[in-house]
Amino acid sequence: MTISNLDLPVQTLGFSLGDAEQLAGELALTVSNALRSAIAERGAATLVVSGGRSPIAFFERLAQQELDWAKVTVSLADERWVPVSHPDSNEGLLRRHLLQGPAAAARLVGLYQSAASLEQAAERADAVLAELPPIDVLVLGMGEDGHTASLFPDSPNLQQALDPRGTRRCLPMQAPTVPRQRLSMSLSLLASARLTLLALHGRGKLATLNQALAGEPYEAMPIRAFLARPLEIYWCP
Ligand SMILES: O=C(O)[C@H](O)[C@@H](O)[C@H](O)[C@H](O)COP(=O)(O)O
Repeated sequence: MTISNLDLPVQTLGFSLGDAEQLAGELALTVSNALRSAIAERGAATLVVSGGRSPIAFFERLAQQELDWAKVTVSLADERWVPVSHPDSNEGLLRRHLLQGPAAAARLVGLYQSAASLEQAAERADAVLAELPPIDVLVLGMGEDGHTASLFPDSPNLQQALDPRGTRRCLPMQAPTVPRQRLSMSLSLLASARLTLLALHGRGKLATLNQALAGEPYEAMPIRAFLARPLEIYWCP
């Protein structure tokens, strides 16, 4: 069950799953259990997820879980600065694959804002996120360059976004691939989550994780900022 050949920090749990279907199922169970506990303890739950290509199966499995979805708020760790109707929109992905059936009763707090510039959109998203309730569960992904959310190595604003005491909730970021213009939650907001899970598919990402564990500067591989905190990693080949 544990990920072999990886020297994980003590505060990190690593689970190795057989394939993408199993990973999606396990992740959906862990997330729904945590949301259910939050609802039982505090009357409501907040989930923040990542976009990209790999979370589709997880979203679909999570949508099938028995939950009081009307008490769940869902938001995004990051967004591509494209309208929600664009095929690259993370909010569009969420709407198509998670907020379906009973899960459509969840409240969605999206990051996309139409504005004159990316900077202005990020300021507007920052104001919207001021109303986001405390995050119960955060699900991150990671790119093979060590980015997570849209915290990309070499992006302008990265240092500000990685400041653990920073007060900005959302910042404009630049990705090396299209769509380049991104909005990302900052480390200070993401790291406030009660439970953080990292979902990784493929041997390439395991190699990236190893490299991240072996080095220091957060700016070179922003995922490192999360490896230094309590984290559960779900991996499949
Ligand atoms: O909008 C995005 O692209 C994401 O939120 C991003 O941070 C993603 O999690 C990683 O790039 C991994 O993406 P995959 O899981 O699709 O490889």
